[in-house]
Amino acid sequence: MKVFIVGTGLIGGSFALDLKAEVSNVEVYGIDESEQHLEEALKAGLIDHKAEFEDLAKADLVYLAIPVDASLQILPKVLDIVNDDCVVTDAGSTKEQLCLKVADHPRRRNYLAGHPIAGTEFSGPSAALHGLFKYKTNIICEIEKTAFKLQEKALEIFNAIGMRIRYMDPVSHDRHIAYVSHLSHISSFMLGKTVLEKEKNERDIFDLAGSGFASTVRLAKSSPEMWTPIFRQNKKNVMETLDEYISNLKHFRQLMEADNFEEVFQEMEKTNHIKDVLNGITQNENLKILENGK
Ligand SMILES: NC(=O)c1ccc[n+]([C@@H]2O[C@H](COP(=O)([O-])OP(=O)(O)OC[C@H]3O[C@@H](n4cnc5c(N)ncnc54)[C@H](O)[C@@H]3O)[C@@H](O)[C@H]2O)c1
Ligand SMILES: O=C(O)C(=O)C[C@]1(C(=O)O)C=C[C@@H](O)C=C1
Repeated sequence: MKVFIVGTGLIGGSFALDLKAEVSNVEVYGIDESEQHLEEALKAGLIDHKAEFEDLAKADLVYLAIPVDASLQILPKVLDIVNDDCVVTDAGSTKEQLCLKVADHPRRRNYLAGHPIAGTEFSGPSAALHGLFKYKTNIICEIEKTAFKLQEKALEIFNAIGMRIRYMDPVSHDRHIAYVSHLSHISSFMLGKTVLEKEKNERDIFDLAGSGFASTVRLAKSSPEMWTPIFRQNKKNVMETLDEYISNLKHFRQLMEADNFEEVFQEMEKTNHIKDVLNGITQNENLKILENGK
């Protein structure tokens, strides 16, 4: 099977690594606008060959892992060029605009909209990780719009690399993801900014900050090239989540100003419920491991 990875960074590179480990007879081709990334990906063994856009005509599967604004431009052109038996899927963090963009494309049935809920704050081929997708959710949108045999082909691959599948419509996807992913990145970026603006002496941050600070600003290391187009595409939902978050921050401040520490306590105690929710996720993962007998 000839798999073409368009965008050989963290996500494309990790997908390539897992494919090579878990699927037999796979040949991985890489396409990237950065010659340096392609070279790195080749050297690191993420891809077997460098390729050009025109070579997509011989692909059996195409994985688009480029920033979401670039996907809007490139997906219709990829669909124009691939053969009838090729499935084109993607990793983009937003789904509504991309699904709309190709809604009337004559090759719409070759596309399967995806979003793996797996990643890190790092980017580029050097950030690729083997096993990144294991037991992680891949959100699939509008599966009914993909040709049945191509759904089967893609799902078989996702299954082979250990992904769990969740189906969702693109509008709900973007609304939910604004809460559980996009807002946490803005919160982390702005927490980092607040501290950097005040603590001018970097040595102080280094000496005084503990793992609490490090874990809450981890996402502030993420790539602006990836995140700016995500915020642009999901602006409406992200603005709503920001309004709610800002209102919660203001409320917390008002409680403190009024010396109402009983309610401050209650606010935190209520939010401790997040432990049960996240424990549920861990239990699900453990269950999955048991089910798979691993
Ligand atoms: N980073 C994460 O945690 C994460 C998780 C899930 C989904 N995603 C999504 O996956 C996609 C890729 O993210 P990533 O973290 O791998 O980014 P990355 O920066 O690590 O890799 C992107 C690669 O695409 C290349 N590229 C950019 N524009 C291009 C174009 N027009 N044509 C060809 N190549 C191009 C870059 O040179 C780079 O090698 C994004 O759509 C992102 O929203 C990211
Ligand atoms: O764990 C991280 O570092 C991530 O940022 C991964 C993360 C997220 O959970 O928000 C980031 C963007 C994606 O679209 C999906 C996953």
